[in-house]
Amino acid sequence: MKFTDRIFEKYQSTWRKNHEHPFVKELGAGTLDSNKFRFYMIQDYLYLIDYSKLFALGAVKAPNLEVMTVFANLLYYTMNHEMALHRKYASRFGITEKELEEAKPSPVSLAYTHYMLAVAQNGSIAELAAAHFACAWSYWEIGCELAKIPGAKEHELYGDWVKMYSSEEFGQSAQWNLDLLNQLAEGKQESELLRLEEIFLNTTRFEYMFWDMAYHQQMWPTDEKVQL
Ligand SMILES: Cc1ncc(C[n+]2csc(CCO)c2C)c(N)n1
Repeated sequence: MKFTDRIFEKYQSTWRKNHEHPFVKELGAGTLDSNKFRFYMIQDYLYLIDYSKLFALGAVKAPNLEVMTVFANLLYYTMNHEMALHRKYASRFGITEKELEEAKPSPVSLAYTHYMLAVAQNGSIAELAAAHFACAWSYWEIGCELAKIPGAKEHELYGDWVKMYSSEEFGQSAQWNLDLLNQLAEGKQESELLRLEEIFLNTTRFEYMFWDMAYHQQMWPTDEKVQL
């Protein structure tokens, strides 16, 4: 059995919670409050800056030139295409690139990116691939599910998001990550597989928390509420 089949079977109910989150549902229906989306875009931009470092570490830890090239491509793609979508949305909301970069991460963003980067820094290449998998695959599945909703791809505000995450290019990179994780998990001892499972489960939980954080526009509970 492929490692990814094993984890999907075991953690299906946690996995599906992401697809069912009201942020995702309302994004697909086109009814999401634009302030929630604006908050999400800013936090996601910061998330992608740290995420790009995970790809850079992937290139450093790659076992061969082929894997190294893919991580270098993912780094390029994320910084130049995925983040370009965020910059485009930011300009629609009247936020400059400087403001975007200077925004502060929410507690959930900070916890998620720091967790992923700690795994990427301290762990093996298999652990790094496991840390990236939930992110890539859940966005691809959600993008495809939302793209099937009539009018979702044409929505004035959310259409570009749906189109990008359901695109062929995104599918290819998600598939590549799935194949890489399965390849790296092959022949590993049970204790190592359990460690990869744990990373997958934690990042899946963090994906849910990220939607939830955006839906409730949640910053530090100790601070005054500020408009991001
Ligand atoms: C919280 C959060 N989770 C996942 C993604 C999606 N994503 C981030 S990097 C990458 C790989 C290729 O660029 C993908 C699919 C996101 N944007 N924000």
